[in-house]
Amino acid sequence: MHGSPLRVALVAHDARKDALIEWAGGHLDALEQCEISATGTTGGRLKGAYPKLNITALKSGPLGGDQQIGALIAEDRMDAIIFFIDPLSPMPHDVDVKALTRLAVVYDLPLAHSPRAADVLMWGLRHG
Ligand SMILES: O=C(CO)COP(=O)(O)O
Repeated sequence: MHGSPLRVALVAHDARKDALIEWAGGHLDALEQCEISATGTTGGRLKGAYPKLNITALKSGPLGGDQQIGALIAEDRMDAIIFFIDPLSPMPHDVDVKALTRLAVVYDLPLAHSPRAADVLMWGLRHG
């Protein structure tokens, strides 16, 4: 871990929000050390469940929240993305989701789309 707090984005599609809340509950020690940015509804759920986390809730994903996180990536203000996508439903804002994940790859940020991948990501961030 480097000196300043890790900047982590937490995002989940509706069908995966419960999974993200559960996952976060298993990583509170690490997440309490992070500056978290989240899309609107995801951020509201996380704040309700874990009031001690430092969460900035942006706009809801379909209303531009994914693009706001993309902008943070482009400005080198993000260290990792945990984005539990719903792989079984079409999304009206699929292009925004794609743009966000594309930028994560462009900037070579760690990106996890599922709980076990997120476990590995957090372990890697904490242990360098
Ligand atoms: O749609 C999302 C990501 O694409 C998530 O947005 P919400 O957290 O506002 O539901």
